[in-house]
Amino acid sequence: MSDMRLIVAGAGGRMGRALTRAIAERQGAVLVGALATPGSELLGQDAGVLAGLPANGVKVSADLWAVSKEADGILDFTVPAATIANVAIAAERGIVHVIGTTGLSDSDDAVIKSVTNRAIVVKSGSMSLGVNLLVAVVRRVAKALDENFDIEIVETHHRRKVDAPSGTALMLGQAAAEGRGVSLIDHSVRGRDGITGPRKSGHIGFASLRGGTVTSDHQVMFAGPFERLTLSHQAEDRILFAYGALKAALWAHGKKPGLYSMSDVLGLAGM
Ligand SMILES: NC(=O)C1=CN([C@@H]2O[C@H](COP(=O)(O)OP(=O)(O)OC[C@H]3O[C@@H](n4cnc5c(N)ncnc54)[C@H](OP(=O)(O)O)[C@@H]3O)[C@@H](O)[C@H]2O)C=CC1
Ligand SMILES: O=C(O)C1=N[C@H](C(=O)O)C[C@H](O)C1
Repeated sequence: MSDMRLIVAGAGGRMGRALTRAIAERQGAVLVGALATPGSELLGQDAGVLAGLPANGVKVSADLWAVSKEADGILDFTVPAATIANVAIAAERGIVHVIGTTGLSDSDDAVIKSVTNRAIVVKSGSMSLGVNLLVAVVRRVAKALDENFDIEIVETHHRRKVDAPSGTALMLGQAAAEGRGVSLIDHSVRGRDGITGPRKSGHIGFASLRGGTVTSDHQVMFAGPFERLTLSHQAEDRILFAYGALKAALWAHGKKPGLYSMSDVLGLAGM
């Protein structure tokens, strides 16, 4: 099979640059396009140089329609507005769309879902193997423990992260709610402040910390009578998310249209 031809959206971003480096290292994948915001000062620059590599001849563009003519997939770690604009074009072109962008609203998710009868989308709040395993473990532990165990999710990220709770924290919360057999929307508490009253039994709490250069830390605490179980994951370098996204793209290449998750890619679905 010939190399999978990939576009990196948000090529000047932290993840965009990591994705360009991951593609350069990987046999079976080649970078054919790099995108930045319309009007960005990065337009026309070499995507390899932008990622700290030798020049690769791929010039940063703002025109996905043009760039995707000769592509098989797009790796999209940007912002919700950009991802939603990319969804329709990727679907129209019939290329794989790997979505790592977090902070998507319910209506954004509905737009993504609406194209998956003709688009191949892999979407996940975390492309990490460890996180996706943690999600499966949290679901099982939440199922095993009753409401005497309070579930609290704490996430820590670098100072530049713009959304909270993190996509990963929401995946962990969703898994805990599924384990408990409840709806997360009706059972979550975010950011306590002031006279909050005692903790409601059965609620799942979220707390978000931001500072420095922390890549990504998540903890899920099950606090029960006289004992606590804490499950945690620490990401040491964002290149791991780039490797995961690339794995997802290669896995999805040639798959039927649909909405896939990272647990599908990793063979963890149903765990
Ligand atoms: N699922 C996962 O495993 C992971 C997900 N993420 C998520 O990926 C996203 C990006 O993270 P990160 O790289 O740290 O963020 P950055 O802010 O470093 O990068 C975001 C990129 O998006 C680009 N962008 C913004 N607006 C537009 C637009 N309208 N059109 C095109 N491009 C646009 C920016 O370009 P410009 O500078 O030109 O505006 C920038 O290059 C976040 O949502 C983050 O949570 C991050 C790591 C792992
Ligand atoms: O913004 C980040 O950096 C990250 N975002 C994702 C999230 O919101 O969970 C994945 C990882 O935590 C890094």
